[in-house]
Amino acid sequence: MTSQKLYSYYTLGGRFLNNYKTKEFGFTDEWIEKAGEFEDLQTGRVTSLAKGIYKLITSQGDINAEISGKFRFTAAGPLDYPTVGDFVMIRQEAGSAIIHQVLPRKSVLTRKEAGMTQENQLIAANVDRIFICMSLNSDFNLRRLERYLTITWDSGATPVVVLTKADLCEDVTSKLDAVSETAFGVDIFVTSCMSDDGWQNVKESIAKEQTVAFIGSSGVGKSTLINALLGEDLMDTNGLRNDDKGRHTTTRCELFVMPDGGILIDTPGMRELGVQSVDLSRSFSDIDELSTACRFNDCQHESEPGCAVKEAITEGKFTDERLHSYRKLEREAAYAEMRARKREEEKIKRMFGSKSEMKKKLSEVKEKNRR
Ligand SMILES: Nc1nc2c(ncn2[C@@H]2O[C@H](COP(=O)(O)OP(=O)(O)OP(=O)(O)O)[C@@H](O)[C@H]2O)c(=O)[nH]1
Ligand SMILES: [Zn+2]
Repeated sequence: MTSQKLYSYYTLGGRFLNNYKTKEFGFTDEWIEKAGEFEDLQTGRVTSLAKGIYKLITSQGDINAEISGKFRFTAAGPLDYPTVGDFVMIRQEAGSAIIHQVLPRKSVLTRKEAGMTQENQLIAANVDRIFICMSLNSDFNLRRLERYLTITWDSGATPVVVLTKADLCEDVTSKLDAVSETAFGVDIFVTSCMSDDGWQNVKESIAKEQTVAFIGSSGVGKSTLINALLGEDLMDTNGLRNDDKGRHTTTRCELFVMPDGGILIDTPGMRELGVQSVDLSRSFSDIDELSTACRFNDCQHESEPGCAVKEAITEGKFTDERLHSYRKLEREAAYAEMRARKREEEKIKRMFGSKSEMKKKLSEVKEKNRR
């Protein structure tokens, strides 16, 4: 079936496509179909971008491309522009490649830009699975994990949890239990740089045409893991030593094809995602706690009777200003984790009656499969 689809694409004028190489960078049948709509254009995937120059991987190797004037003119906002991981439709014109289309994304990771504008900034697109890295020692924090899970679900990618530095943890089992509670149904890996089996398991879980990325707080061991997955050689050839200035390839490549298949997106922005908001939300824990004393569960702390927050402000325990910034943060979805959790719980309730009921059902299913 696969070859048939590919064949029909070739006859549609996709002569640029070379099955072997393009499959390698995640150009699956699904994308081939989408690309088929643009008969006269060729396909590429964005591996990095800088100053309006997009570095693409194509069946003909790495090329640099720019967006067309028309594209720029019709783009409604920054989210319409190509980003790392995007599949784009291009045409080679007078020695340079021009991007005319971005294929509809399967998933997209964005980040709120720092500063006043609060505009969404594109980080990466078309990531299938996001590995959330958390260390089993000092970085271990279930609240933060929830935040990362929310970011991942919101992006459209599937989360996976990687618990790193197992060698520095004495009670791996109990922490693993706690994580399975929080990340219900999510795959969990335990790794340590002291042994190979952890990252090998991670590697084996990544299918050949799958695109993955790693997020987590600084210092939890993402680079260590990524280096193990990529192998040093690839990092070097894909960009670090490749600084051919004349062809604008100085940008470090951010999308890598792993030695045995699988595509890894590694942008600094991606790794830092959400950490700031997590810390911010922690600083409002007093308001959170107070709101549990409000008469209404969904109190907006505006003019509702029995509002404990307003009362505290009257009593001078904290300022109106503080409530204002709290609201602002809430609007900015830093509290999305709570909402997402509620949503998830409601879904579970609807489907199973309760969380414990769901667990029972799950173990029943597992038991049945074992037999
Ligand atoms: N004991 C132990 N140390 C580890 C492990 N993994 C990484 N480290 C160490 O932890 C430190 C941080 O690791 P990195 O891989 O640089 O962490 P990172 O998440 O990439 O951090 P940033 O680059 O700041 O984002 C380094 O000194 C690593 O050697 C592990 O499994 N066990
Ligand atoms: Zn209130």
